[in-house]
Amino acid sequence: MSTPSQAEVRRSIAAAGTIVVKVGSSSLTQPSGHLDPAKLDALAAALAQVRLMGGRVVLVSSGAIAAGFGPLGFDSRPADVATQQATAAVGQGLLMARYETAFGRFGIRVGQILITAEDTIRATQYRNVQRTLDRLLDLGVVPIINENDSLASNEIRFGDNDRLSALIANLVRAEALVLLTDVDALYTAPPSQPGSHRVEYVPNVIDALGDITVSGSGSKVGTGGMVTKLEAARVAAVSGIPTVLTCAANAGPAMMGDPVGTVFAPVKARGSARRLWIGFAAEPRGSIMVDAGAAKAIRGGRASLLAAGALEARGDFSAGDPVWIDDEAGTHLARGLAGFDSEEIPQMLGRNTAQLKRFLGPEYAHPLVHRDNLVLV
Ligand SMILES: Nc1ncnc2c1ncn2[C@@H]1O[C@H](COP(=O)(O)OP(=O)(O)O)[C@@H](O)[C@H]1O
Ligand SMILES: N[C@@H](CCC(=O)OP(=O)(O)O)C(=O)O
Repeated sequence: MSTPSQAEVRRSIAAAGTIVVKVGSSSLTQPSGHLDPAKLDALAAALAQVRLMGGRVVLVSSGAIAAGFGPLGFDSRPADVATQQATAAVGQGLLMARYETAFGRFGIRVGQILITAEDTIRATQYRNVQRTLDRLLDLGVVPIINENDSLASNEIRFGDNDRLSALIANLVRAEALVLLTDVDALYTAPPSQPGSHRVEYVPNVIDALGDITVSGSGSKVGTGGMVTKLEAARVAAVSGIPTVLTCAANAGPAMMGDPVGTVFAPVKARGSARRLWIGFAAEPRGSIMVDAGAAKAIRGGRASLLAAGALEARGDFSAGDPVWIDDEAGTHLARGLAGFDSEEIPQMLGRNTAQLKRFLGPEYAHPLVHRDNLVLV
């Protein structure tokens, strides 16, 4: 795929039929950290424009914790996970009520979807999310997605919504991803640093970012900062989706292809959405170390990991959990979904399929990680 020009990428964003827009907490809040209804109304008005012109719009919105801490009597965003989860439970309802009113002014319905990383890497859950989103879009609804903060387990939550939005863009086969934050663009260094300047165009987000310094959130309410936004742009790019990153006030111009913010070109044709989830959605729970022969087969692509080539399972995981597949030196070769619980694997190591069947039973005569559930890293 040849690298498109900046103008071409911006034109493709303007022409997108399905668009995923992610807005961060920092763009929906006042300096105190509390939700700012005027900012939320302005965003809804910009998205309504696109929707009313026939665009299919998915909004990934943070802000549940920001909306909840004021009403609960806290001065600032709570720091501990349990209070954050409780605050999100209060704030999510308030946030949706605001969105319902804001979009209602344009006669547009919204629908809430709360997602945990854990349930979306499972094939059935993943398909359910996809089917529901497709149907909502067919019905002309603007789905509003957030991480299910109140239920997400600490070890495997996204925390920020940047990466989640890129995965959703892939899931709904979006033609553009718009990341709205509290800075107008990606800068060569955190914007507070003297001398940093705006990056207009990133033709290849995978290898062209060596000279850019990014840091975490600069606000009281945001979480991931530029690090997770670049990761989101990378996930979108390898899914064949262009990204524009800018401030919420620029939402309208960004979606119309105007030269605002930073635009990232897609770097690959669209890949399988589910494999992308396996690759990016969740932190692996453990690892399976493989011998040189298995490492070679896996590196070659399209091979399942068989017990015969596995040397050791590390960590505590269940069948269906994401795991690393490592070579003997500990280098990560791939990510995959384990076919067995970690405690079942030791008795299977080094055994071929016939031995597994004879000694352990037919239910063990299967790959440790099936190739459909495996993504090279
Ligand atoms: N190179 C960079 N260019 C632009 N912003 C950066 C850079 N590095 C770090 N940042 C910080 O990232 C912040 C946006 O991330 P964050 O606060 O998590 O926002 P959000 O709530 O929208 O996710 C900016 O306010 C800025 O301080
Ligand atoms: N799901 C959380 C998002 C946390 C957060 O701050 O995310 P972001 O602003 O996207 O970095 C919420 O709704 O509060």
